Amino acid sequence: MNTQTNIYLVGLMGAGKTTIGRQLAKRLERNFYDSDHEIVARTGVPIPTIFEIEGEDGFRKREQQTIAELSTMSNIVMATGGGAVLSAENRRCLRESGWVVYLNVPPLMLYQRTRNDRNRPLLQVEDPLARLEALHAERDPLYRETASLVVEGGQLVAAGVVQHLLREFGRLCSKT
Ligand SMILES: Nc1ncnc2c1ncn2[C@@H]1O[C@H](COP(=O)(O)OP(=O)(O)O)[C@@H](O)[C@H]1O
Ligand SMILES: O=C(O)C1=C[C@@H](OP(=O)(O)O)[C@@H](O)[C@H](O)C1
Ligand SMILES: [Mg+2]
Repeated sequence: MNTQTNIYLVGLMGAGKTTIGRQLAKRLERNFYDSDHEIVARTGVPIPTIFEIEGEDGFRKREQQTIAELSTMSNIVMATGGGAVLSAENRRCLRESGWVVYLNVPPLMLYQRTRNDRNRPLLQVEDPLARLEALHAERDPLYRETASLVVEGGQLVAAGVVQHLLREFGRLCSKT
């Protein structure tokens, strides 16, 4: 592992990928990217609008294109969207071009963090907690398959997770 290796964050909606990724990039003095923010910047419309007009499939195509492009850079921190790992191509791309961290947070906590947010179309359902539980069951194996490190992120404040990641990354870089 070299000190320029990209760092990618994966995990469900509300796991803290965007929050922690931004803080981690700042501490490492790296550029921060969020695949969702990039898609919004490129299309000029919010994510729920992309889902309305193009459906989830349309969004996934844009997500794959964006992740493929961003991953060609080096020395970046990137927060992915929670569904990025659904694509085998994304899983391969992330694994092969960087250090992938899975932030694993229990569905109940994800629900508490996201319940007032209208910007996640997949959670605009009658029972968002049940949806998060189903998504966790479906995606947890994919996150684990993709990641080199799993962080149980439920108990720690964001700054605590950042500290942990800085230590782990430093340890890996000093090994090689
Ligand atoms: N470790 C944490 N502890 C408590 N709240 C957090 C933590 N990480 C993120 N949050 C909060 O949870 C919400 C969702 O975080 P966000 O970074 O947008 O998640 P993601 O990008 O994984 O969907 C935000 O309100 C954020 O402040
Ligand atoms: O889990 C998902 O399928 C999604 C997660 C969202 O990103 P966050 O994980 O940052 O909320 C965003 O990409 C989109 O709403 C779909
Ligand atoms: Mg996010």
